[in-house]
Amino acid sequence: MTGPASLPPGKLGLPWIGETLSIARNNHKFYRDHFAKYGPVFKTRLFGINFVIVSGHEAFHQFATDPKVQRGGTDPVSVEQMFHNSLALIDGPEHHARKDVMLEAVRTDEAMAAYLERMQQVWGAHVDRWATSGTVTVRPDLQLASAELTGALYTGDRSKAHVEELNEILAAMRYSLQILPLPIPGTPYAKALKGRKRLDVLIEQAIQRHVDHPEQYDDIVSRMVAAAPRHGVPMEKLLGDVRHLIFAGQAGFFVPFILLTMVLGQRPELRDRARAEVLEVSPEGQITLEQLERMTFLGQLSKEVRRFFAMNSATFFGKAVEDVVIGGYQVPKDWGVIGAIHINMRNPEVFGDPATFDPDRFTAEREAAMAPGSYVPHGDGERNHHRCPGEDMVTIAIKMYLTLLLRKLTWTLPAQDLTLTNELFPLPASGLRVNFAPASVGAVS
Ligand code: HEM
Repeated sequence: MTGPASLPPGKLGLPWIGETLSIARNNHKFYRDHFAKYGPVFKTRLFGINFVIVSGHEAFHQFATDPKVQRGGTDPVSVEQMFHNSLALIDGPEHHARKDVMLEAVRTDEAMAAYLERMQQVWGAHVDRWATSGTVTVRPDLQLASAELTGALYTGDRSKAHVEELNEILAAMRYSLQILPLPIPGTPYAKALKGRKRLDVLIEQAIQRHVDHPEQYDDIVSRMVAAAPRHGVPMEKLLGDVRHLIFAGQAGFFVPFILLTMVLGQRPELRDRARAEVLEVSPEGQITLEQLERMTFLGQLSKEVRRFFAMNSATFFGKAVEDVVIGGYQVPKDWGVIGAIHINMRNPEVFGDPATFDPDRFTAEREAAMAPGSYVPHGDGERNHHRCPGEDMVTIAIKMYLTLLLRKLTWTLPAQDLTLTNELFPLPASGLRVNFAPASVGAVS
């Protein structure tokens, strides 16, 4: 006979502070080290709250789908302040209605088709410039390009000054999630908070422009403004959700773009396969959704980059609203619960040979055989629950970027420091310097 489940291994540490300093010092290392020491499910104490951190496909899937785990009340102050009034921090009917509004704007084929031309224009202009630039440090360019897309798809302001302001605010907000939230004037945290408030003003103005002149816009905000009344969502609730989309929609593009440019620079055989697909399906002209759909190898690359690299170490934080057993361990009522994304996808029991970058893990047959809770870069569960709404848009964006790049360019990586940084979304320390050259038609490396 088995007794009641016990608490998972791990240590709570000192009262209140627990292991807060350790996770603040290096978020990704914290998860990796704890996984190595305690296994896929462990306990800790962060910011005064006891947490159970779960990975392993069954446990992760349960975390994302069990109604005994709800959002709200366990997030760190920095997350509450940067994601103030975002649907990521709430649950229940209001969350689902607001999520339905969002999904109409970022997940239907009709919406995606409407955005493709602008995506191609923005990223294509940077790629065209690289063709004659010799060595380029791609990070600042791709960061700026993704901020430009924010102007094109959300605020409707594509001026240089607006795009540069957005770029700066979003960088400060990302950094604020890595540091202790001390709003002392002059500190990076205070700058980020000020930036978030300024971003709210810019978004309020943009929403008002969309409400006043709906005929002038065909973008994410116009779709949300149109959908909100149908789902019973008051207009003022859109602000936090548009902010979240803008925040995620910048790094959500430039981070996988940089990492794939690096990997394909290191692995010419993968680049040749990708280029062959691009030249067969979409050698020139406006890229269509139908073409992107047919690019299966690019799709595999887009999935493996999100598994292999640490983009998100964890989900937003949940809370057990009743006692619950997850992964065979007790989670007491009122403890926090976190889904540990990256270690889940680096667990050899979930993905064999996890430290090898292998896009063929994602052939249709192999992907269909994956158990729920295995591939979770965007979280798990129902689309109108907390699973990331940007999942398909990221696939489309990566395929679009690679198509633009592979149609025209080949590249090598000069000697540089490619160590991944300690950032929220780790990237090569050098910013990724790339020697670009025009690809001759039909050529492979
Ligand atoms: C590589 C790109 C991206 C990754 C890896 C990613 C990953 C994630 C993860 C792990 C979550 C949290 C899930 C949870 O708490 O259970 C999330 C939530 C979210 N993401 Fe993404 N994301 C990406 C890009 C995007 C993009 C491009 C957008 C916007 C178009 C977006 C919008 C959001 C929103 C609004 C949420 C909150 C959803 C909710 O709580 O209901 N993400 N994302």
